[in-house]
Amino acid sequence: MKTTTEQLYQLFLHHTVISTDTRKIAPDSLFFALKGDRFDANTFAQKAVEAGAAYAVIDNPEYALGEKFLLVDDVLTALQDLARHHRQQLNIPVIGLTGTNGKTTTKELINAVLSHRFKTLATQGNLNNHIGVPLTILTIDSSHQMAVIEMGANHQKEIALLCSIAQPTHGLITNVGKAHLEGFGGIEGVKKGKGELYDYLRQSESKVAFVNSDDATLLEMQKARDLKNVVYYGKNANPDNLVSGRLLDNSTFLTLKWNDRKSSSYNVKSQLTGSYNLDNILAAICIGCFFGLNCDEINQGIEGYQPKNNRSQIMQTATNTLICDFYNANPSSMFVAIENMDKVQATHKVMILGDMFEMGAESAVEHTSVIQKAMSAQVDERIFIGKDFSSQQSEVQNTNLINTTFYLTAEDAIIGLKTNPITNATILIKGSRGMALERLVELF
Ligand SMILES: CC(=O)N[C@H]1[C@@H](OP(=O)(O)OP(=O)(O)OC[C@H]2O[C@@H](n3ccc(=O)[nH]c3=O)[C@H](O)[C@@H]2O)O[C@H](CO)[C@@H](O)[C@@H]1O[C@H](C)C(=O)N[C@@H](C)C(=O)N[C@H](CCC(=O)N[C@@H](CCC[C@@H](N)C(=O)O)C(=O)O)C(=O)O
Ligand SMILES: Nc1ncnc2c1ncn2[C@@H]1O[C@H](COP(=O)(O)OP(=O)(O)OP(=O)(O)O)[C@@H](O)[C@H]1O
Ligand SMILES: C[C@@H](N)C(=O)N[C@H](C)C(=O)O
Repeated sequence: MKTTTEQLYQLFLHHTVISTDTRKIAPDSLFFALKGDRFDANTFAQKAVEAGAAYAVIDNPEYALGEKFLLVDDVLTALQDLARHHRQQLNIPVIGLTGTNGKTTTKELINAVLSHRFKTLATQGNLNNHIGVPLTILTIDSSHQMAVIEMGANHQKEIALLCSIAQPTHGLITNVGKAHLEGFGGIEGVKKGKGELYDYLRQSESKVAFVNSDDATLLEMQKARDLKNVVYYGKNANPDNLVSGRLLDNSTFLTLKWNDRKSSSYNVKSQLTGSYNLDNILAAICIGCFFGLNCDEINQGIEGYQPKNNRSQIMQTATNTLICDFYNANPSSMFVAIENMDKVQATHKVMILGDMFEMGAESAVEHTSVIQKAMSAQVDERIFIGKDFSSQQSEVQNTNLINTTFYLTAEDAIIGLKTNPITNATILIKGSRGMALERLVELF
């Protein structure tokens, strides 16, 4: 007999921790036997129970060895259904956010702000997909007053699925840009895919969308769906904005001035670098204001947040200042990172850019345009790493390639940089995760 979602839920109420890995079994947890690239965790179900799991949820009857083994049609779907059911029992605001760039940073900032007033639950790291979102939802308990859920996608219909699980009452798309073009099928595909959050919010007039009023694409997407309940924020002085703000200083860390509708204005110094982070900060301030936090609570939230995991992190070495931005890369985030370097005040500026992954048919043209953008920036030296950048070198032959080096691989770059070390410089290092440019850090 198959176990239903309601039956699973009754067990979940007594065994509220979910495990998915026998190497890290939480005592008395529910083990979900997921399938990965290497293993089918049905084969670990018995081990999970032996290691202390209360029950193992499986979808292969061969491994049902007694009452502690709960058979379902599909373990992943059962996990998602359980999370959806749990969410339905919760009567708290759930802020769902997606977007091409800045989801994790914005989520962390929103959480840093809201947690000054409320007991919040926020996505850990970027556990933002079809497995991560259900696992996150299942960690919400009756003590939580609010949840901030990050939703990621690399193809259509993913955000719709994640919305059906997280059921956000409030939503935010950080921006729509060129990333995961292969899976989304180009920029129009990204717009459609991210727009699934607005599609979800428009189903009820009580659901609220937070929209950046400087972003023409988001405004167009919101208007096309005739969203009724919209709260704006932005860098312009738009009277519709709940919160407006502007940069005061971008030398190393961002300092900004923001104001609410009462026109009171406040200065706040963040621990973030890169002018593009202003949008992320304003989104968090707007959400803080919307939920009634005062300026001290909001500013303390912003000031206290330190970026992690090589997302625009500053590192001071003995001889250089590094902007470690090698968590990921795509044309949109490369462009704003280059624009930021262009404006940074430093005596010797170097950009080290690695290949951008998942670009599909647009890879060549996008790598070329990043090279061109980098060539036009006011920097002293440019280093491109990877086969995609290197293969476009001939496309930019007519450009003055002075102080510019192309390396086919990171290993080649390491050899080159050991031979010609960089000192007394401000160095941006950015590339896709697969390029693992953290390998370069020890050279500086
Ligand atoms: C199923 C699973 O947990 N996978 C993880 C696993 O991957 P792998 O394929 O190697 O699985 P295995 O075959 O090794 O194992 C299968 C299961 O068996 C368990 N098991 C294994 C051995 C054993 O001795 N005992 C066991 O019980 C095992 O635990 C498995 O359950 O390992 C990888 C390395 O650690 C993990 O990365 C992998 O996790 C998958 C990818 C996952 O989805 N994890 C979620 C919790 C999550 O949210 N991860 C995020 C990644 C988010 C992300 O990249 N988002 C994208 C957008 C979304 C794209 C979406 N379409 C997608 O494909 O994800 C973005 O751009 O933001 C994270 O880890 O940060
Ligand atoms: N508002 C923004 N506009 C453009 N680029 C941004 C913005 N915010 C962050 N970035 C860039 O994106 C990188 C990753 O930031 P973050 O992890 O917050 O994004 P993400 O959308 O969560 O990424 P992922 O989907 O891979 O988890 C940063 O290091 C920075 O280079
Ligand atoms: C790391 C993953 N979330 C991501 O952003 N991938 C792209 C392709 C990257 O690594 O740049």
